[in-house]
Amino acid sequence: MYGSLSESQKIILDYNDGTVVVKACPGSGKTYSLAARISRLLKESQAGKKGLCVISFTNIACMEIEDRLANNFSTIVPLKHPHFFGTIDSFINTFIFLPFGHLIMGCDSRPELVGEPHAPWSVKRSDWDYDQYFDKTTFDADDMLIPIAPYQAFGFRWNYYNKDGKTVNGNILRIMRSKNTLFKKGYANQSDANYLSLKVLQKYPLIAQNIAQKFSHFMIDECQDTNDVHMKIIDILNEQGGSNIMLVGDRDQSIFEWNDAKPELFDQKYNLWDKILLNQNRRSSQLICNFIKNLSSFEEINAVNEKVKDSAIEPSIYGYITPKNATAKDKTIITLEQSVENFKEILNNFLDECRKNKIPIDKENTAVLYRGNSSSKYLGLRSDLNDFETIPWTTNHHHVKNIIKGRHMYENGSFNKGYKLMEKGYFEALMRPSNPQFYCNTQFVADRIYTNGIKQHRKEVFSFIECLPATKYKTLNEWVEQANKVLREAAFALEFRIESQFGNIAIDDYFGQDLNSEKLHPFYFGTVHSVKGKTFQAVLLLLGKKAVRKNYATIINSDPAVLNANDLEELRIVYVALSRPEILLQMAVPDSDLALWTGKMN
Ligand SMILES: Nc1ncnc2c1ncn2[C@@H]1O[C@H](COP(=O)(O)OP(=O)(O)OP(=O)(O)O)[C@@H](O)[C@H]1O
Repeated sequence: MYGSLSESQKIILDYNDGTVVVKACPGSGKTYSLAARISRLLKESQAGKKGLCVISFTNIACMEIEDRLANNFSTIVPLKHPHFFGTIDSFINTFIFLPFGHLIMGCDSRPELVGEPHAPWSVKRSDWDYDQYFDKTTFDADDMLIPIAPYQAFGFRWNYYNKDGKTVNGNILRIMRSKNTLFKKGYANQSDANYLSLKVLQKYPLIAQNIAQKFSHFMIDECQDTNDVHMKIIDILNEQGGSNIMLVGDRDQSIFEWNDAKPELFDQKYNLWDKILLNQNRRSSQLICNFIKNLSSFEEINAVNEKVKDSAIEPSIYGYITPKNATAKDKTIITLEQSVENFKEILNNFLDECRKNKIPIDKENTAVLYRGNSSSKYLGLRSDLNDFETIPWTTNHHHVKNIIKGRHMYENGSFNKGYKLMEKGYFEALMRPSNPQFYCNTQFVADRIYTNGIKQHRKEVFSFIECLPATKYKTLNEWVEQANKVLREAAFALEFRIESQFGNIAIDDYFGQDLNSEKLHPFYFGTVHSVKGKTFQAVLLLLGKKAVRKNYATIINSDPAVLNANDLEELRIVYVALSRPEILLQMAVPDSDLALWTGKMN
């Protein structure tokens, strides 16, 4: 069963006890080798003894490991008690935050997770209500407040210190105060849960000892995405008895926005702990490996997949014209339509190449990837709307978002999630006129069900839901107007409000379509983040002029030492995209950047 493993992969398979870091290039079989080791340890472990703790950063990455375990190593999945298998967030929530978070937060009962991906936070009583930033901020391991949303989400410039460089800025202080008050009420967002869990382990080493002793081995995949808080939690578990820890990752693929991930933490562990290096790429041709090496920290990447390694298809970069207004100097105008038309030629050429090389144009084999929401418009989509730039949600009426989103989800098949959102929005709409502080938490709903009985409760919520107009083909403004009319007629004492100057947006556009729907494109179409860990035969990467914050030209031309963490991450995002294909790789960039990219990649 393990016969196909390479020499270095076998070292991972046979690694027994101690702390070790596996540093691996893309497609080197990190996930594959990790699955091999898990299957071996499972076979050798004795029933009723300690379990294995397997952690990754996303649900998709967990599914990848499970897939390999089941398909390549005949292991029964999902892994059950005494093992843990899941995301780092669920590990922290299960073993630390939910049972022990209250010890640090000072709340009376089990804490409640709010904000994405849990219950949406919908509190904003005025522009200067600092509670509105609860889901957009957290604390780092040194107790400094940090943003976990783009700058547009804040109604002020994020400067931690005043001009004197010593005293903390008033806005920051007020958010910290608001957060501490809300912690006392039992609320935390997921990043807060991680931070508070670190505090729990620091204050109560016995809790850490207890968790460390539950497991014989800890394995952490995608470890390049760890931030300070995660790494300190891993360190404490290690100090308190978790002595067998394997960290697996590729620092060049660290792309985890707003998680404050620091690939340097992975590097530090690589220097300190035992090391295993995987630098053979089992996915792509040698020509693709040579191309991506220009963005990697590896000195060489060797293609070893017999089927594709000698492919002669050269990776290529094409320029497309970008929209341009007339200026005094240059009267030329290029419309968005002309630009899109020009990109279409590149896309068609890419699809022709796929056909010529017998690559099926379907969701599994061919991908068109993009970075930055604005690029998606090149494929005929309007998902270039930035939630934080065009916020139609108004003070004291943030629940309207939940209600419309819930109704939209309900119509599109997500009944349970849609119901929950509308239920929450309904009670907030009902209670806030008399109690602007009100946030509908799970306790409130549970109490309501207890008092009124589930039947009466459901009847009330459904009578509200059934009144609401359908969202299809309506703009936010049209929907709100219609909803207010029917609610008035049905004698609900409710009124929805939004900022109508931003409300002329189709609801389907605002709450996203299935970008990857079969109807839209036959090939896979999505962001680079959505394909982490995946393999395709062919990839076309579409880049705009600007990465999210800075122009690519500025990033490429700057000394990495002067770039901030977010800018450095942009090049890693490009790297992740370029390392997905087996044989065909193309990039489409603005023609003004063509020379720049060609120079960088050759
Ligand atoms: N020893 C092996 N024998 C057969 N196939 C292998 C072996 N090692 C890896 N592979 C295959 O090579 C491909 C890449 O492996 P895998 O996805 O595990 O790499 P990875 O390092 O996790 O990739 P990335 O980080 O770039 O997403 C997969 O299709 C996997 O099944």
